[in-house]
Parts: sequence; structure tokens; C-alpha cells
Amino acid sequence: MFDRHQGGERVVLAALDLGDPDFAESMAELRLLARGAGLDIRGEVQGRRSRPDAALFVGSGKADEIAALVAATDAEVVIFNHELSPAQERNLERRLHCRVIDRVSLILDIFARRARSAEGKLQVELAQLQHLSTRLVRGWTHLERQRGGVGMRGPGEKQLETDRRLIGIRVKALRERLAKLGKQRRTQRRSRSRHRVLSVALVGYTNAGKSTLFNALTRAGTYAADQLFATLDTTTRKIFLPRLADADEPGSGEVVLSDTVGFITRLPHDLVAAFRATLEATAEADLLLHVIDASSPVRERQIEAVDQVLREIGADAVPQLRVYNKLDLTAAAPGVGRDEYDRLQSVYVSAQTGAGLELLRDALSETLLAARETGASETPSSPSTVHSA
Ligand SMILES: Nc1nc2c(ncn2[C@@H]2O[C@H](COP(=O)(O)OP(=O)(O)OP(=O)(O)O)[C@@H](O)[C@H]2O)c(=O)[nH]1
Ligand SMILES: [Mg+2]
Repeated sequence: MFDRHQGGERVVLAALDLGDPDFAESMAELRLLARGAGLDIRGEVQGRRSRPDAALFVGSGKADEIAALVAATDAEVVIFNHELSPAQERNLERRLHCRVIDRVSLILDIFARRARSAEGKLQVELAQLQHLSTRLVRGWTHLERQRGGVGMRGPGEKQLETDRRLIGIRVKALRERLAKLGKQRRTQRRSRSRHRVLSVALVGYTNAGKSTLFNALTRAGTYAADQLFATLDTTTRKIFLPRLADADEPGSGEVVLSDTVGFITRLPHDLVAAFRATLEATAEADLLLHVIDASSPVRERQIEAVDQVLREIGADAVPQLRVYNKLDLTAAAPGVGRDEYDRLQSVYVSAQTGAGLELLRDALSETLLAARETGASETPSSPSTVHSA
């Protein structure tokens, strides 16, 4: 039912500068996404949108330019950097004589291929169906035509209703299944918090090195790869921090560390919603390790993008320690940064070479000890963030 890129497909990237200050960066991100999806980028067209409401989205001169590039490079797909309405997509497909998709579809597609656990797969399917159903409501004719071209299913008004109903049934089933899994997850978390095991969640922009750091800290062998969204499921392992251990309390000194899905700018809202269950663990953590690719020229923007998503999922109140990773690619040395009150703010490490990891372990102990003390003096059981589903 969905566009599926098997990799190696020939694509042309098209982006229209709408005057966003981050246009160049969002373009770089689109390239990263396309490469991450294993697509063969044959060319790129940039331009300015003619009129904000233009049905063609691009002016006819620009459309001709893209069409010429598609023909010259034998491209199969054109990927637009902006969300396209069904009508715009349809017009563009007719004009360019090839498949047209937008950034959101591309991200959904990468997610679909990366999901490993049952929960991750359900979440992706839910996001895809939600993305699809908004389009069904907004403009059925788009899908009608698209299908007419491929499967010749000849959908009419009747087919439309059947499909809508089927999607509705599937969405409901997925929601129920996810709710059940979420309940199990919460029960597990509650029993952990009863035992006062502290939890630390790794968050950060995709490809920042979260899984590599997770592995380095736990020696667990979680999947790390040079691709976007390599991790889609929350992996959880215990680590032991001697400084936190209390001889009178069995199990003390143990901290639960979770590796999570990477964030990206303009993460589609459907996806954030679908991954809410996974991300809940983030909002309930005692501490967030915000992993940053220190070697990225756009790291400031990536930090802001991550903080934005954290706000959206209600995790902005959780204490955060910034971990500047990939130090080996920069000229900087391992170390820590503190604020004016001498509180730890940041740690500089290389998950790959292991440089600074001892500093990070110490920083973890120090921050968690401080958090435990404040938490203990304020309320017996730490209040957990409440947010609606
Ligand atoms: N040079 C260098 N490369 C690193 C370091 N840490 C991670 N990497 C590389 O960066 C790439 C991404 O690492 P991952 O650990 O998969 O990143 P992630 O943040 O988990 O990514 P997603 O799960 O896709 O969001 C891999 O190729 C790693 O080998 C580091 O300290 N130095
Ligand atoms: Mg990962």
C-alpha cells in the first residue's frame, strides 16, 4: 500500500526555498535522509516557490527544469523537501512523469525498514496509516489516480469507503495492541521505580552516536550503524556505578540505561504521536544524556531540534547532561563543563575510542547522587510527568 524504496532507486531531490533561515541545513538533512535510505541521488534542483498557493507548487519554468533533469538522469522518483498536498503531488507526478514523494513519506519509509521489535513495527504502521488517512480525507482523487496507474484497482466511491473502513479497523487494532504493550511497559517501569532503580535515557539527534555510547557503557553490542534511525526501539540495560552503591542496600548502584530512537528536525507529528509510548520512558527518566555529534557543523541546530522534541513529549523537565561525542574527529580534549554553581552541564567524550568515558561515568554518578538527594528531600516518591496520550 505504501511506496517502498528497495534502495538503489534513482532519485532527484527538489527543494524550494521558502525563505526559511535553515534552508541550507534542511537540504543537507534531506541528502542525509536519502543516502540513509540507500537511494541513488542523481541530481538536485533548488528554486523559489512561485506563489504560496500555487497548485503546481513550483512554477512551470522550474517544473520544466526538474522534468529535464529527471529525463537526463533517468530518475524514478523526485523527492520534495516539503510536505506536499495530495493535489500538489498529483499535479507534479503528471508534470514530471515519475513518482513524487515528500520528506515525510521518506522518513516514514526509513522508519518502516528499521523497526525491529514488535512494538516498533506497530508504531510505524500506525504512523503510516495515520499519514495515509489524512490524505484520504483531504483528497481521495490523488490515491485513485495513483492506484489507477499502478494496480488498476479501479477504486470508486465504494472502494473508498471500504478502504477507509479497513484502515479504521486496522488503526483501532494497532492502538489497542500498543496500549497493551504500553501498559506492560509501564508496569515494568513502576516495579523498577518501586525498587528505586534510577533510570537514564540516551537521547539525541539521529547518528549522534547514542548506540555506540550505549554499547561502550554497557558492552552490550546494540546495533550501531552509520545510517539514520538505526535504532528504533528502546533498548534497556543495567549498568553499575560503584559510587552510587550503598553497602546496606542491595541492588543500589545499579542504573537502568536506555538507548532510544534518534530525533531529527521537523519530525513528522504522526511519528511523534505513534512513538509516544517509546518516548514516555524518556519523559520518566531520572536523567537524560543528550548525545551530540561534536564534529557536526550544524550541531547547535541539532541540539535545538532535540530540545524541541523533548518539550513536545513533556521531557523538558527531566535533568539533562550534554554529552559531546565524536571528540576524536575534533581538536578538543576529553573533559567536563560546569555552570556557575559548579553543577555538571556537559561531558566531552569519544564513544568510539573510549576517551573520556571514565569522566562520563563519574559525571553520571555525581549528577544522579545530586538528583537523589534533592529528590529525597523534596518528596518521598519523585513525581512523574503526566501527559495525555
Ligand atoms: N569517529 C567517531 N565516530 C563515532 C563515534 N561514536 C559513534 N560514531 C559513529 O557514528 C555513527 C552513528 O553511530 P550510532 O551509535 O549508530 O548513532 P545513533 O545516535 O545511535 O544513531 P540512530 O540510532 O540512527 O539515531 C556510526 O558510524 C558510529 O561508528 C565517535 O566517538 N567517534
Ligand atoms: Mg542508535
